Amino acid sequence: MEKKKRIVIALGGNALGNTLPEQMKAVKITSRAIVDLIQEGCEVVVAHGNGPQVGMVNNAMIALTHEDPQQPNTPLSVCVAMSQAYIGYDLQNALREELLNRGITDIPVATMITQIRVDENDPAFETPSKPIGRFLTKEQADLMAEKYDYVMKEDAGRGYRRVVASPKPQEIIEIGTIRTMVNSGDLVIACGGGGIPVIRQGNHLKGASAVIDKDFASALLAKELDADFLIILTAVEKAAINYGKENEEWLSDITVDQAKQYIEEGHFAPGSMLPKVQAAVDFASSKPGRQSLITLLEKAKDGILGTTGTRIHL
Ligand SMILES: Nc1ncnc2c1ncn2[C@@H]1O[C@H](COP(=O)(O)OP(=O)(O)O)[C@@H](O)[C@H]1O
Ligand SMILES: NC(=O)OP(=O)(O)O
Repeated sequence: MEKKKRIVIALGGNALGNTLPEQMKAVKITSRAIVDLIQEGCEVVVAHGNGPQVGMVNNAMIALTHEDPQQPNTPLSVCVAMSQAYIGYDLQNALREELLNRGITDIPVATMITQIRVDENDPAFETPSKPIGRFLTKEQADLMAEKYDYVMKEDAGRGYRRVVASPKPQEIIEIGTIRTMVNSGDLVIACGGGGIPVIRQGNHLKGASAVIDKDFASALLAKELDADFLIILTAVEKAAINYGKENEEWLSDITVDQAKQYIEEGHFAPGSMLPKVQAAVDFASSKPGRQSLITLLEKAKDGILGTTGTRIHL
């Protein structure tokens, strides 16, 4: 029997929505796309983002502090943990239901609360760059900056968002358990929200005030699990060069070297498409045979069959 292709999927914002009801609806559509891949004979591991959700949790915790002065501030690492559990809960239930609806009864679904070690000297701590929370107008953003001392930035022409530090993921603390679960055939959701950022202090893991990029965390997870494919599912069918310009060109099949050249030429927006292409390059260049794919959530199956998406390989 042919060995199953192991795929790590990184789910973007459109796979999860921005609010509780949106998320509840979105995870149903997302689960269909994931179970399609399982029915194609793939072994799937799911990672996901948390930008809107971690912003929402953080705001809720700030409101709690205002209401009850006994409550100290909730660290951002704890907000990431809360967002992992909240998204994992919805996703694992939707996946479980979709599997059962299709008569698949032998694939248990579980979310692994995952910590990821970061380097406390990572220069990213000095320059906040990861957008979280809702999109705001310039006036709203100025107000937030003044009231909470947040760093606010314009996000790829879509409005203003708070930005926080986003160090690179160095080590997945729970990788052994994740590997055991995946190897035994479970459908695992791991490294949610890029993983809970922690700094090692001897035997102690201290939460870091940051949000790790889920595309980088997913590339690390894919390498650690010796996956065949990293699929980054987002809101566009393909990555483009000259994006949004008259001479825009959608990319279908490119080598790691071509991708690196396009990165250098500045074709991908920081904070949105750039980390995806960088993560795709990181995974595809890590071992011959490994491939990355960037495509639309709804096109995941077509992408794996080779009919759409941006495929990056050595
Ligand atoms: N060169 C590019 N090609 C395609 N999309 C791009 C490019 N540069 C920026 N983008 C934008 O990046 C978005 C995907 O990033 P983002 O919304 O942050 O992803 P997600 O939330 O799915 O992780 C696309 O929807 C598109 O608007
Ligand atoms: N943590 C993270 O990368 O989240 P988003 O994908 O929502 O930006």
